[in-house]
Amino acid sequence: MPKAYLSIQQVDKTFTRGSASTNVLKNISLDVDKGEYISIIGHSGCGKSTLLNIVAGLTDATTGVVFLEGEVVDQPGPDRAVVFQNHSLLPWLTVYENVSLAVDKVFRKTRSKAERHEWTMRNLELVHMGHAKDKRPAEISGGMKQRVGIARALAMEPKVLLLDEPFGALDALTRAHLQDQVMQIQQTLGNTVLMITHDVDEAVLLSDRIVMLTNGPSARIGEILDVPIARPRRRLELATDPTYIRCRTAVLKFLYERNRFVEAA
Ligand SMILES: Nc1ncnc2c1ncn2[C@@H]1O[C@H](COP(=O)(O)OP(=O)(O)OP(=O)(O)O)[C@@H](O)[C@H]1O
Repeated sequence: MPKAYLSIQQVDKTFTRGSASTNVLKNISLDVDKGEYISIIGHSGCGKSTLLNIVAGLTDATTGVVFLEGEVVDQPGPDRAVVFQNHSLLPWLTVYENVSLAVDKVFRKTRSKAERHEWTMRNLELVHMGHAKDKRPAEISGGMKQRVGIARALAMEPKVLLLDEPFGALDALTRAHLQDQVMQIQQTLGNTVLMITHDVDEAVLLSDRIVMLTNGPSARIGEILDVPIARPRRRLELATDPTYIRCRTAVLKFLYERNRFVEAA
């Protein structure tokens, strides 16, 4: 029985199509504590989403196993909520309904209708979207859609929040604003988070540890960097913080010196 809250153990993933097979992930092992914020960074195509999907139970590992609180992960479940880069809201439902659908699914048997309503609203308020509850996804901005996606994920009270480049499609200001919100929420609720990002500053700002993947094929964990910066973190103060600068430089060196991106021919 693994001691860690989330334990990824010797995961390999090979995709096979016809007679061709590609080994994407090689011997990935990672233990995550409850309440930890982990970022996974690596060049495009190295296998970050594949790893997240294995933890989500959306993709099977070829070998190896993932445990969450001692239970083997072998299918998707509400204990692992995923937020994707491209807002995956249902366009025909309102903002409220997009969240309440998930709340009803998870809590129908354990909470009354009034409690579920209150919980849906509480999570919308958490991301400052209560005012837009009756709007449909087409009527709100990209940043607002991401906030609803995050509210929906949080409302399921997952054991682990899986974020696949959640801010990737947003402009820089919206992105900064949403990063601050997620940081604040995570500090209040103590969520365990696994987040994929391409953004070095985002990884350092948000994470307790940064997991750096080597280039594929057969990507492995090249390095794990601790980010020993006290919370709450304020982005303006961090710009001149020596620990922040050291961490940022370490990730940049990994990505641009030791594991340069080579475009496949
Ligand atoms: N279902 C699949 N079938 C076959 N190959 C796949 C499948 N899913 C992913 N791959 C391949 O696995 C490799 C890793 O893909 P993945 O999406 O995990 O990378 P990534 O690091 O998340 O990329 P990006 O940063 O560009 O989103 C790629 O070469 C991709 O083509």
